[in-house]
Amino acid sequence: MDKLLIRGGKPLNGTVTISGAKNAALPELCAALLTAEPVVLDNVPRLQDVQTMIKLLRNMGAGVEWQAEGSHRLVLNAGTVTSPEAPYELVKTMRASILALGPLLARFGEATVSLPGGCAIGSRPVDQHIKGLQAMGAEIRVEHGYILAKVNGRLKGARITTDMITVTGTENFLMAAALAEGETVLENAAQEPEVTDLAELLIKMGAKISGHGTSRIVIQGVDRLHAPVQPHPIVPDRIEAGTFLCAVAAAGGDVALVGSRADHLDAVIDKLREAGASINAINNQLRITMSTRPVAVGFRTSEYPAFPTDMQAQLMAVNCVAQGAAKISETIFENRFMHVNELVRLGAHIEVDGHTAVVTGVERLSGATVMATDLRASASLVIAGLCADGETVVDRIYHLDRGYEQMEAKLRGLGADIERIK
Ligand SMILES: CC(=O)N[C@H]1[C@@H](OP(=O)(O)OP(=O)(O)OC[C@H]2O[C@@H](n3ccc(=O)[nH]c3=O)[C@H](O)[C@@H]2O)O[C@H](CO)[C@@H](O)[C@@H]1O
Ligand SMILES: C=C(OP(=O)(O)O)C(=O)O
Repeated sequence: MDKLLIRGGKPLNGTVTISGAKNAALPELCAALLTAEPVVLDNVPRLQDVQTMIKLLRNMGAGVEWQAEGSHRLVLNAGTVTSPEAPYELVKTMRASILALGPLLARFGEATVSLPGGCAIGSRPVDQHIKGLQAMGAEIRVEHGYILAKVNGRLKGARITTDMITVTGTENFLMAAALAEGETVLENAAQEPEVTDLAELLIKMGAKISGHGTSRIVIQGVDRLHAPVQPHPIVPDRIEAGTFLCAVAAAGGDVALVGSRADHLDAVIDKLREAGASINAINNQLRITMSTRPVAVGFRTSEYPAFPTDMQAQLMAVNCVAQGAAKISETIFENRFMHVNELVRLGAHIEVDGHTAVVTGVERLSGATVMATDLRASASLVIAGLCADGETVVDRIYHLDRGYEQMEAKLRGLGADIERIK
């Protein structure tokens, strides 16, 4: 099993290129299921979850090929799909497989998708996905761990108000409604940039969507969708960009992030400025300089445009080495403090009470062997390792590889002493 070995204490300097967003790539690969024409996506991040989604689509009979070795252009052909199924073996490693449900139902009238099951950050049910698709006329049973869905004829437009804001739920409804009969109105819709990027891809494929980027999205269903005329570029990964910003805030240095969208990172940038970082945005580039020890900053996770839960662990790592103490509240997932015990092993002072953690910064962390428990927890341990004394070994980095493209190579390019070991 791969591990990362980090010798901490070096500031980060230079330029890093931000990849396309994992959380936009995954629904957009599924959107290719909505047409028999070949869909071309650009800026696709080459990371493990994307490879898993490719496997899942190929398993259904779709053709999916990178344009060339090492390329970020992916060509997807769902004209050859024969089996609208997502088996447990593939779904268990990636919850986002649930995103196949909406498009399969809409185009083929049936779908069999394994229930994703629980994961380290919480139970993560999919009841809202099921309820919304039932409102569109789907008959859905859950049996033997599988969602068995079918519809007589086409899905019908509906008004869907989810109990809570759900990102992949909104994405499933968008894709299903694009090919449904009549109008669908999504109230309480997610406003995340990845949802908006998916809506933009669907519009390029002939979908009629308005209101994306707000909490009320209206979709007029069409009979068929086609390939976008030009390859669709996937929006930059705001969480990867935020992770690099936090790494610099914790370790110090001066780094330019190329291919990032400052307007998608307002809440994170505000907090890092409060912590003492200087951050400027010019065109598609963000530059961060950090020349002092950070100041501890309190924050509360919430839906976009508020502070993202997917950045909670990384900003907690910054607080671990900050001056002062700060309170962190996690409101999205019930169990997203799995990194705390590992950060404590590196010398951090953190106390957790339910959904709240209080971090009191220490001057230095001290390197140790720690274990990654989930994707962003892994990123927080890497950040902590970068500013810890001595050697830190981060074990189980398959979690990190799920969602970051070449993280250690990118950090090495900025002067970090980090290597992958077996
Ligand atoms: C692939 C992808 O895009 N993943 C992101 C997506 O996950 P994901 O789409 O799974 O997260 P949701 O927005 O659906 O979850 C929000 C909350 O609603 C609950 N819920 C959701 C659906 C449902 O049917 N029932 C239910 O109870 C969840 O357990 C959670 O507590 O949004 C999360 C919140 O920004 C991010 O952390 C993930 O990185
Ligand atoms: C929780 C995350 O992803 P997923 O929903 O794919 O598990 C994440 O990207 O931080």
